Amino acid sequence: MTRPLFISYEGIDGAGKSTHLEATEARLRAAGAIVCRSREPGGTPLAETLREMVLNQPMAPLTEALLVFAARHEHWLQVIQPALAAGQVVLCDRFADASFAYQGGGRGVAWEQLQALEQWTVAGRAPDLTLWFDLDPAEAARRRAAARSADRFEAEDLAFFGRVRAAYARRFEEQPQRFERIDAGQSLDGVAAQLAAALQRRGW
Ligand SMILES: Nc1ncnc2c1ncn2[C@@H]1O[C@H](COP(=O)(O)OP(=O)(O)OP(=O)(O)O)[C@@H](O)[C@H]1O
Ligand SMILES: Cc1cn([C@H]2C[C@H](O)[C@@H](COP(=O)(O)O)O2)c(=O)[nH]c1=O
Repeated sequence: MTRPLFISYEGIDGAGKSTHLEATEARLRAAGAIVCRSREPGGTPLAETLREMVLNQPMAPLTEALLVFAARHEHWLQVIQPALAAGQVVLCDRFADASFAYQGGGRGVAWEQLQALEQWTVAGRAPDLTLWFDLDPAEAARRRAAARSADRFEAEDLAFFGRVRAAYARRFEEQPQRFERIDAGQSLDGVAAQLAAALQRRGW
């Protein structure tokens, strides 16, 4: 596999993205791809510094939106664009859909403002494929509680994650051709099978 490809992983915290990203990476490497794996916010030294601020410091919703898009602009210029130009497969744990879901749905920043930031920072470029791990917020909270202590987003209540999930659904409805919805409520094997089928449907 030599053609460039940009895949993002999305969903509420605890849906299982990181767990399954590793399996996709192994599958694509086995097929001969050179894989660039990254995450947002983050992926460059400056963007990782912004991540620490966004995940840990209280701030206004619009400040939060500006910081995640600033981090994305750096990540886009320094990591994603060069990797795609070199023919690599980019696997990214979250991208712009997360800003629509968390800052838009979760915090109430206007959709139009986020669309303007998306145009401004990445020229509106979207992933070729977005794997949306869709999970009931109560089940996601149970999984997180068993796994780790909470950051600023993970400490939010079920209503917040309900709005985040609804905003993911809105993005899914707006751009259905780009998304594969994964039922993340299934067992690990069940989710892995859905993922493999989704990639196969796309010829990967
Ligand atoms: N299908 C599943 N069934 C049960 N537990 C799962 C499943 N998938 C993942 N988990 C567990 O749920 C926890 C959260 O998974 P993971 O860290 O992959 O989620 P995530 O979506 O990457 O979360 P975040 O976005 O907050 O980093 C982990 O302990 C993981 O082992
Ligand atoms: C890209 C992006 C992320 N977030 C939030 C979503 C998560 O709670 C954290 C990242 O943590 P993870 O364990 O790496 O998933 O950041 C956000 O609010 N807006 C964004 O654009």
